[in-house]
This record gives sequence, C-alpha cells and structure tokens, in this order.
Amino acid sequence: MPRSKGPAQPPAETGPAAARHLPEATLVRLTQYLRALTELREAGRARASSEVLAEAAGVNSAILRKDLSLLGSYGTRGVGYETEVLAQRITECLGLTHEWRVSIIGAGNLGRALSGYGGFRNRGFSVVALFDASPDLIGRDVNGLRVANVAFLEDVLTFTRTNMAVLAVPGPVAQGLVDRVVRVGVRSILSFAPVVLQVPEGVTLRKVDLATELQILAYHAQQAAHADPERS
Ligand SMILES: NC(=O)c1ccc[n+]([C@@H]2O[C@H](COP(=O)([O-])OP(=O)(O)OC[C@H]3O[C@@H](n4cnc5c(N)ncnc54)[C@H](O)[C@@H]3O)[C@@H](O)[C@H]2O)c1
Repeated sequence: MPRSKGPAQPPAETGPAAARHLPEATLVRLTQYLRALTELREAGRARASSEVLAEAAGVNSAILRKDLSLLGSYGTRGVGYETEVLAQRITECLGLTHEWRVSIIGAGNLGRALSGYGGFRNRGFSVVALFDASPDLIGRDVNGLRVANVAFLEDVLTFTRTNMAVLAVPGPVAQGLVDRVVRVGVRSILSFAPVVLQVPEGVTLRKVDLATELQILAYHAQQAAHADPERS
C-alpha cells in the first residue's frame, strides 16, 4: 500500500554518523561498554579508569582505549572517563537517542518471548506491534499487545510509526514479509528466519542465528581442547 509519509527514521544529524564507519567488532564492544557504564553509574561511579571500565565490560583495556579514541573520547590521565559523558557519547554514536519503534512479525514461541523482553525498553526500543497469520493468535493479548493480523501489516506499521522490524516467522514466508516491510519504508530489519534474504540498498538486514553461534562456540571449545588435552 502506498503511503504519503514514511515511518520515523533517525534524522541524519542524530543517526550513527560516526558509527557507520566503525568496524563491526567495535560496534559490538560499544554496546558492552554502554552496559558496563550503566552498571558503574548505578553503583554511583562518576568516573572510571580504562582498566575498570574494560574489566566491567570484559575486554582488554588497550582495545577499549583504541575503540573510544575512534569516538574522540580519550579520557583524562589519572582521572579516566566521566561515566555519564561517555555513556551519552556512545548512546549518540549508536543512534540510540532516536526512538526505535519495533514491530515483531510472528507471534509464535520466539516472537512472544521477544515481545516480553524488558531489556528492549531500557535500551530505547519499544515494541509497538506484534503480528501473526494464525487465527488462533490474532486478537490475543500477549505481553500487553494485541496480536495484529498480518493481512493489515502495512496499515499497522504505518499507524504505529514502526521503524524497525523483527522477523520471527518460518523461513518460506520471510522474504515476502521483508518485501512488504521494506515497501512501507522500514529500513532496519532483524531476522531470525533460517533463510537468506534480499533487501534493496539502503535497508539494513541483520540475521540472528543461534545455531551458528553454537557452532562457533564448539570450534573454540575444540581449539581449547587441542591446546590443553587435559581439559577435554
Ligand atoms: N535464528 C535463531 O537463532 C532462531 C532460534 C529459534 C527459532 N528461529 C526461527 O525463528 C522462527 C520462529 O520460531 P518459533 O519457534 O517462534 O516458531 P513458531 O512456529 O512457534 O512461530 C512462528 C509463527 O509465525 C507465524 N506465521 C507463519 N506465517 C506467517 C506469516 N506469513 N505472517 C505472520 N506470521 C506468520 C505462525 O503462525 C507462528 O505463530 C522460525 O523460522 C525458526 O526457525 C531462529
């Protein structure tokens, strides 16, 4: 369905302008620093050295200093980093000052679990809609959201000003849903579906695959076992 006005997207000036050029591994670590900074601030720490912050984030302090220097945050010798200032800098860099309105498509086991995850809201993500195609689920209340009929996907995405979509549907229907989501202007998609998906330029699609993560974990366990046969 054509629409006159696209969903709210991050304005260019507050979007992750700097983050666009950061390496993927740095971006992942920035989220870890942010979590660590939140914990330190909750514990009343106004400042933290790179060593303290690195330990709280579970990374090497030299890597942390290098990552933060990419954001223009160098800390002060003997004082370290101001936790609030640094948290704000990382938040801006990751584009988290923007309001992210997330719609989850697929209200099965995974979709329902994701919709109830409180950790999203704390980090600036609001789940605004949950969709399904099953008559058994449509209209049901799930974590305070009424499951919407996917037949009305475009209308509801527009109405809720969704700017991020999560796919928790079977593989065979995923591409068709991606196409519909993209057509109404959503440019950020996270997919759990176990298939390769195509998106046009300008749309970011990330795929989560726990099986891949387990395989990588198995590889590391095997490497460790080779290095130290006593541990296997
Ligand atoms: N990537 C991962 O790590 C990971 C982990 C678990 C599950 N998955 C995948 O995530 C997906 C969901 O898993 P699940 O356990 O929740 O499955 P599920 O069967 O419980 O839920 C899938 C839901 O999608 C709905 N659905 C089907 N077609 C639809 C359509 N066209 N529009 C809207 N909804 C539709 C179904 O009615 C069902 O409620 C599956 O593809 C599964 O393989 C991925």
